[in-house]
Amino acid sequence: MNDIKLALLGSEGAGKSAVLVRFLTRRFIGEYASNANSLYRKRLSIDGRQLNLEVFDPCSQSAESRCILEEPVDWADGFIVVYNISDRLDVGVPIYLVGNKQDLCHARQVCEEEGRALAQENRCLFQEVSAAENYQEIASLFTTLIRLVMEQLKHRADRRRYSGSKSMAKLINNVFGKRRKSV
Ligand SMILES: Nc1nc2c(ncn2[C@@H]2O[C@H](COP(=O)(O)OP(=O)(O)OP(=O)(O)O)[C@@H](O)[C@H]2O)c(=O)[nH]1
Repeated sequence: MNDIKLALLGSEGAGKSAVLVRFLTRRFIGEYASNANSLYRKRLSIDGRQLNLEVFDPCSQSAESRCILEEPVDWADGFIVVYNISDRLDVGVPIYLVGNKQDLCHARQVCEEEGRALAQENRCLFQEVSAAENYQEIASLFTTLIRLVMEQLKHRADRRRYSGSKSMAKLINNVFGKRRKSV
């Protein structure tokens, strides 16, 4: 029996649990009361092979989901990245592909162009570095990523404020009624 471990990734409310629950139960359950990370287990047979499947479903609201970057990335054999097609910012999360150990030229198996092409294909930023030998490139990649993330966070905050003020206007209209033009 093979053990297969998968992890879901994606921003808050993208529908990670909905996709997984649809797979596990064939049903769509609109709201999940869960506020913790979940590990689901299922036995299945694929291509005549019996498998023990484990799927890690992080909950964005729980503080423990922060471990997503520490544990599931090592733990999982495969990932499913879910984004919400009605949220453009969901596909704009900046990702840096970093080719490290550039100093090991004699042992190189992946050429720089290959890394760059992979990054381009997946809309990632790309940089080759040597943590052993160079500070500047690493510092500037962090700074670039942090600037992009700050821009994104600002967009999100602006959008929330805007939709918040729209709902406040709606609420005021509902309570006091729209003024009719006098005829
Ligand atoms: N219309 C529509 N709504 C969906 C779909 N999938 C999920 N939702 C809704 O999107 C919301 C978030 O879904 P979840 O599955 O809880 O999303 P999540 O990514 O697990 O959320 P977090 O755990 O908070 O990160 C819920 O209100 C779902 O009902 C879908 O395919 N279509």
